[in-house]
Amino acid sequence: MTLKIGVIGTGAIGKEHIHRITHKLKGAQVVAVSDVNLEQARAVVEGENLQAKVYERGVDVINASDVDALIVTSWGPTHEEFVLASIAAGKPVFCEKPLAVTAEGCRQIVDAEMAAGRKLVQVGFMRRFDQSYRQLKQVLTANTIGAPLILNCSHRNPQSPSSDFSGDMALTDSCVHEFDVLRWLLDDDYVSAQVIQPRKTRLCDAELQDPHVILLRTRQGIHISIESFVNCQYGYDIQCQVVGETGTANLPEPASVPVRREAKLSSDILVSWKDRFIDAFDVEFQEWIDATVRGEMTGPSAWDGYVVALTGDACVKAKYSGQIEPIELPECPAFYR
Ligand SMILES: NC(=O)c1ccc[n+]([C@@H]2O[C@H](COP(=O)([O-])OP(=O)(O)OC[C@H]3O[C@@H](n4cnc5c(N)ncnc54)[C@H](O)[C@@H]3O)[C@@H](O)[C@H]2O)c1
Ligand SMILES: O[C@H]1[C@H](O)[C@@H](O)[C@H](O)[C@@H](O)[C@H]1O
Repeated sequence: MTLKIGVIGTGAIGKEHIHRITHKLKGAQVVAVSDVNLEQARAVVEGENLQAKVYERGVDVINASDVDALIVTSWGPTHEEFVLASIAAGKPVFCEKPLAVTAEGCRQIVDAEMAAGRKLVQVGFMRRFDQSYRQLKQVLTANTIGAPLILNCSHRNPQSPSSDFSGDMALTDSCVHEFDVLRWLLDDDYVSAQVIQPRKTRLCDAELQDPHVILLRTRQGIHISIESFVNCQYGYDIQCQVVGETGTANLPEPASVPVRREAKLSSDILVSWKDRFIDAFDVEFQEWIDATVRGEMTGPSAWDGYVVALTGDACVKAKYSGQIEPIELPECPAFYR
C-alpha cells in the first residue's frame, strides 16, 4: 500500500520533507499540499514534479478523501489547530515541533487523542533517529561508563534560526530538541530548571538574550547543563557529553575529512540543521511511513510533546524569576506507556 500524504506548510522544512518522501523514501506519495503562501505551494508542487492538489486551507487537506495521513510543517502557532483537526478526522498526523506553542495546547491534543482511543500523533523530534544519538544511547544502556551523573550539552546555530525568532524561542523552540532527546537518552524526567543569562553577544538583534545556560535536574538527580547559543557565527554545532561514574561518553561528531595543510589540522563544521540531521530525518520519516501503514505509531508521542512544552514553560519562568523552578509533570497516562 502507498500511504497518501497531505502536507500543510511548504516552507523550509516542508519542502525538505516533501523532497525526501518523493525522491528518497519508499511507501508514500504526497497527494495534497497547502500553504497560506499559495504561490510557494504551487512552486513546490511544480519543482518536485508532484501529482498533488494545492488547497487554500489546511483543513481541506486534512478532510480530502484521498489523504490517508498528514504532515504539519506550517508555522508553529498553527500546529495545534491542524493536529486537533487531524485527530477529529481520525487520520495519523506527523507534526513538526513544537506540537503546540503552549503546554495547554499540547494537553488539549493529548486529551483529544486519548478520547479518540488510538495513537495518531507523532512529533518531529528527529534527534531520536540520529545515528550518533542512538550510538550514545547504546553506550549508556550497556552501562559502559557507569551511571550517568552530569551532562554537558550545547545547541549552537550560526544565526537566529528564523526571521521571527524572538523573545524566549531559544527556550521554547530551539532547546525543545535537547529537552526531548535527553530524557529519551537517560530514560528519565526533569524535576527542576534554572536559566542563566550570560553576557549577551553583540552579533544579534539587540533585544534578544543570547546565549542562555539552562540547568536541569532529573528525577535520578542527574545534573544537565545546556548552552543555547543561536548566533554563534561559526556553524551549526550540537554537542553532548555524558559524565558517568567510570568514564565519559561524547556524542560523535559528524564525519568530516581531517586535513593537514600549512602547519594546520582542520576539518569542516556543518552550518545547517538540514545537513546535520539529514539522515535522521530520512530514518524518522521512513519509520513513520512504515509504522503508519501497519496502523501503528512508534515515534515521539503527543505526551512527549506535552512534557517538552512543560519543560520549556518552566525554563521561561526560571529565566525571569532567577530562581530554580520546579517542573511538575502529571503522571504519564497508561495510554502513552
Ligand atoms: N525538526 C527540526 O529540526 C526543524 C527544523 C526547522 C523547522 N522546524 C519546525 O517546522 C516548522 C516550520 O518551520 P520552517 O523553518 O519550515 O518555517 P518557514 O517559515 O520556512 O515555513 C513555514 C510555512 O508555514 C506557512 N504557513 C503559515 N501559516 C500557515 C497556515 N495557517 N496554513 C498553511 N501554511 C501556513 C508559511 O507560509 C510558510 O511557508 C516550525 O514549527 C519549526 O519549528 C523543525
Ligand atoms: O527550528 C529550528 C530547528 O529545529 C533546528 O534544529 C534548531 O537547531 C533551531 O534552533 C530551531 O529553531
